[in-house]
Amino acid sequence: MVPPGATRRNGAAVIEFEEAGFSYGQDRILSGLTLQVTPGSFHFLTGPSGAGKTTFLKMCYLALRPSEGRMLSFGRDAAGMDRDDIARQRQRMGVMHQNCQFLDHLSLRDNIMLPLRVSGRADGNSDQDLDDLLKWVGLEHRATALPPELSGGERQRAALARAIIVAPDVIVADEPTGNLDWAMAEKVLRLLVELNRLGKAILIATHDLNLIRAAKADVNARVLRLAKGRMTVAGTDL
Ligand SMILES: Nc1ncnc2c1ncn2[C@@H]1O[C@H](COP(=O)(O)OP(=O)(O)OP(=O)(O)O)[C@@H](O)[C@H]1O
Repeated sequence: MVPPGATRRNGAAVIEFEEAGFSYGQDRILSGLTLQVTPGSFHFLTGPSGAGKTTFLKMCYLALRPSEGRMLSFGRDAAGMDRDDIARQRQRMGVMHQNCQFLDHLSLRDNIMLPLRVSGRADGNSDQDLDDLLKWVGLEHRATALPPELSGGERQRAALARAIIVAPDVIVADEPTGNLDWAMAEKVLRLLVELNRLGKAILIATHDLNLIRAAKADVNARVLRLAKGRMTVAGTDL
């Protein structure tokens, strides 16, 4: 146990929860969350609609802080962080939001580059890195397209590219294949599996049990289930 607000120096976890809970006002959504997301791990988060998956992911990427218990990000207690600390922590996280939003007046290329520019980390290699990244997600031919011109699958792959341009240690994805047909969902999953093989920790909220089954053929994924405010590890009978 680390004292409140402190840093766990030898902690290996990317994200850690200790008896954490969350309430919106009087409404307690989550409680008793204890979890370690270690480097290179692969977690799915499932559970019924309204169970608190998005709320939990928001705590993971420090958009929300626990109302009780503790959350540590790369060994640092979220409770002790100011805005600058959170911005620095976020540079180590790639986030795919449920409804990925882009700036519609900027090209796909500029949208994906934005997190690097905003964090002041764009340099002479960034254009080449972006070209490589666009190729990797299969969007090199769409680089100059505007976001409204993209298909759902293209948007999700663009969201993934934008999430990883900052070379994060962990990728947090909220329903990354939500509106995609199976072929496209599988494509996005393959990219996430590949990132995991490169050592990134992956945390995905999804309703799609087929996606979980498909991933389990390739990676040692742990499946967490949120229901009635509590988190459990799902059985193997998926
Ligand atoms: N900003 C908010 N203020 C108050 N209540 C909220 C807020 N955001 C979410 N909730 C409520 O918290 C509960 C959990 O919502 P959350 O979006 O985390 O669930 P979810 O498991 O991600 O759902 P879904 O699978 O439908 O996306 C729901 O009852 C929701 O109505």
